[in-house]
Amino acid sequence: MLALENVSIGFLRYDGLVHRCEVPALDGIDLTVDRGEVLALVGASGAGKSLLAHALFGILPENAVVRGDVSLDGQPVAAAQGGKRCSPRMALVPQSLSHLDPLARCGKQLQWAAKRGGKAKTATELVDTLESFGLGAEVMRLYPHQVSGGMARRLLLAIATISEPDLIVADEPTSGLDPDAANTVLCHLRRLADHGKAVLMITHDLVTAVSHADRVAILAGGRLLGIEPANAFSGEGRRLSMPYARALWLAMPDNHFTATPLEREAMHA
Ligand SMILES: Nc1ncnc2c1ncn2[C@@H]1O[C@H](COP(=O)(O)OP(=O)(O)OP(=O)(O)O)[C@@H](O)[C@H]1O
Repeated sequence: MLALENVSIGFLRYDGLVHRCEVPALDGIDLTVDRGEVLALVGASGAGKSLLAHALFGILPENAVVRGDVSLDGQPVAAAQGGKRCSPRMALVPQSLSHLDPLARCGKQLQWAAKRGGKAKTATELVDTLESFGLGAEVMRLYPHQVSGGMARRLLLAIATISEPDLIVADEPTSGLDPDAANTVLCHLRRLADHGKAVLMITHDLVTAVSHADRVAILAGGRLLGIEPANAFSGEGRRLSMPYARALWLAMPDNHFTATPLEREAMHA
């Protein structure tokens, strides 16, 4: 459904009074996310995960330069190529809670999101959506500053998914959630994929990625190192094709930090 071909992102910076240079941030990313799958994009902080998500929705800063092709079912994604309008077929769950409007009640923001996506909802349907993310009906009347960080994150998920988009890009969707709430959110994203949606889940947490995704794409230093099937992250990781992926897997606390020096080297390469 979603296809990225040779996508690169750089930032223009002044390196003198007049002259500007481009500082590369992401380079040559090729990626597809298919209908019915959760693709996890995993990488350390600063790897470029959010940049990629923001590029798809055309919300990078003015000084960003995006190259390459982004398409949804073969049609170019205009927002990624500098167009103004974002397709209602795709929705972003942003990492930052500041994307909520501080002056509008949570229920209003949910209602607007449904309308923007062309799916007007009744009050009961809005409440049902909140409840599917473990939020009570009372949240409808609250302002964002009156809900906890974890509740705000679930509200962002409800806002992104209420109009039933075909592609959901969820940037660190479990950040700040307790294990039960995180599991509710991840199961919800999994269910959406199982019902034919495509989900690009961005996370720095390999365990989260492995437990709910079909494939895991690994981003490091602005490059996509490769994509592994999620079920290859098991045991000693012998089915993983990339040494970096194996090292990452063996370095997980539950795997007793068993990465060998060679594998540790691969992680830092
Ligand atoms: N406006 C900007 N100008 C210049 N460089 C930027 C800008 N925004 C981001 N970057 C650089 O792009 C890189 C990737 O940032 P990004 O926010 O995508 O990381 P991330 O992988 O999402 O990290 P995290 O998990 O911490 O959110 C960072 O090294 C950052 O310095």
